[in-house]
Amino acid sequence: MDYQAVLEEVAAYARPLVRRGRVADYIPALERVSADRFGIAVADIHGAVHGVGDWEVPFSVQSISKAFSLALVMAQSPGSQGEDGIWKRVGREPSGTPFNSLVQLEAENGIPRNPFINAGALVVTDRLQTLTGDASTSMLDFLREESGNPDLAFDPAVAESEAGHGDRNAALAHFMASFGNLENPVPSVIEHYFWQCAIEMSCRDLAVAGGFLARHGLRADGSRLLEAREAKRINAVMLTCGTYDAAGEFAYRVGLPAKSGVGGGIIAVIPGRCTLCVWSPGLDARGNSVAGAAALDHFTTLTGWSVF
Ligand SMILES: NC(=O)CC[C@H](N)C(=O)O
Repeated sequence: MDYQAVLEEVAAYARPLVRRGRVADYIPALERVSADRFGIAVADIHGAVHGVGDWEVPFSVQSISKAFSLALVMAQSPGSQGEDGIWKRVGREPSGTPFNSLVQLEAENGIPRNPFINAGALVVTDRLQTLTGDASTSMLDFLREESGNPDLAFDPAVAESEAGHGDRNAALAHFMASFGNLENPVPSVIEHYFWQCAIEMSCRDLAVAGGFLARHGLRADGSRLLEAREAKRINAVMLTCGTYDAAGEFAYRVGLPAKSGVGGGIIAVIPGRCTLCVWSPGLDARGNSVAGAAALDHFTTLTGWSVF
């Protein structure tokens, strides 16, 4: 496979769509990013990386961090008991509602539908906080190691901007706490959640760091992070829930496990082969990158490499 040639063709297809979406503005610091950006990278399971466009430009990972926090919690809770532990507190069904919706939580007794909507990620972050004592720094350390980029960092301006406009996430966290579904104080859970979302990474960094999902749980150094069945399960939840209330449409178009973020990034996994990351900040109404989704759609069409 000539990855470089495929990526060039994908970029030529998707680039005209960059201005179709809207850059997220509900977190003011995200609005400063130019809508014209487009990058895509692919990292194969042996560590070779290819990219085109703005693939080495760092951006705010936002909800892509939710895939990594789930992986870290599962890695630190080995065996079925550990899995049962987190899965007692968060479901694994698509929500069919926006990523920051409150409506299901009351009817479902403070148990979020899945780990990839904000409520679910707050529960996972709470668990990671208990397990590690520092949910945001432990994630940053892990991402530095897996990406091989020791310079990865938080963007404090984004974290502060989120905290300053974080009433919705605070409401979700307080509501779940009222059902006894948080172990740590709400202010600490939401703070660590905001800092996780405010990590800056490039398409290259994210494609490489997400390699363990394509390697059935093996880390970049060959050691085991997750059992193969745990990696399978994270990929399955990414497929059904990773792009929020557009997950059905995304599976229909792209046919890959994926996790998006409102910074405009999307990671996608082809198990046994490679991990992709695409970035373009213009979002559709559901919070997914317009050009990014089109690029992944075209990639699987050109290569025939979907999971279906
Ligand atoms: N979908 C997203 O990327 C949302 C993440 C964002 N930090 C929020 O909490 O709203």
